[in-house]
Amino acid sequence: MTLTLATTNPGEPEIFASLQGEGPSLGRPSTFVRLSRCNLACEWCDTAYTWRFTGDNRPHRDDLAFERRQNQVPMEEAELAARIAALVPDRLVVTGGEPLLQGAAVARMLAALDAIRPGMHVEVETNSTVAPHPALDARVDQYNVSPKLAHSGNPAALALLPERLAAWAAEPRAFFKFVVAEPADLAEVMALQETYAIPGGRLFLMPEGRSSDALRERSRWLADFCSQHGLRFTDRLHIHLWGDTRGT
Ligand SMILES: C[S@@+](CC[C@H](N)C(=O)[O-])C[C@H]1O[C@@H](n2cnc3c(N)ncnc32)[C@H](O)[C@@H]1O
Ligand SMILES: Nc1nc2[nH]cc(C(=O)O)c2c(=O)[nH]1
Ligand code: SF4
Ligand SMILES: [Mg+2]
Repeated sequence: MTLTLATTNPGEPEIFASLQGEGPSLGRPSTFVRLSRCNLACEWCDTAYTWRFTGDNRPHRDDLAFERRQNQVPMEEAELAARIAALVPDRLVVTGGEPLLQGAAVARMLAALDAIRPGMHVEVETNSTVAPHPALDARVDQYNVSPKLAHSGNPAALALLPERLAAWAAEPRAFFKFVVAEPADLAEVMALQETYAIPGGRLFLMPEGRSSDALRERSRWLADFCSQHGLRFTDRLHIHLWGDTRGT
């Protein structure tokens, strides 16, 4: 059985050791696996190459099949487990795209991983809209859940699913991580926190930005808001260190 991974370069699966750059585990050495495809389409998505397979207008190369081949790599679950086990970090971050779209296959991969390297800490980055497959849920230590506000450009009917948000709010392993671009976005976050009774200790605000300058600019007012409202702030360490680069 196979998983579909994103690519750093055509044909090269996006599996890499780095530091967790966001959220409660910021700074921890972690192995990242980036899966392909997403069910949302955020305007500012920094990994749109995982789901937007058009937009390359080079002559003779603008067909969808070509773009899919360039941007996706199938990989056997056992092979992916072996590659993760061979890297140093004892933590795994499964991301995408939307990794919960391939939940059953990720669960089988984690079972294979446990057989060769037991006890790795497993984090999943998710957009909140997909319920975790039960076999995957049984193996996950932490969910980093990033529901999408209006400024993402996704219709609320697709991005903010009440049943899912209530389930994540009740899940002690789930940390919310809202991307904020403008001060006006904060009212939306506060309304969601109140509606779903999200504990402040499990709610992070993160500036939108794909450059250090953009992050720094937004951090100035966002950090103040966090300290005034008892919410947690997270930067995007990897952007400061390596910029908006695949495989970091
Ligand atoms: C690329 S997403 C993959 C996981 C999942 N699809 C999600 O949205 O949570 C990983 C994280 O990056 C965040 N992200 C993506 N583009 C961003 C940007 N331009 N600025 C800040 N955060 C961004 C997402 O909100 C999410 O927390
Ligand atoms: N270093 C680093 N930390 C991250 N935390 C979440 C990421 C993601 O894209 O899901 C990410 C990423 O892409 N790189
Ligand atoms: S949900 Fe995540 S992967 Fe999907 S478009 Fe939004 S930020 Fe990108
Ligand atoms: Mg990222």
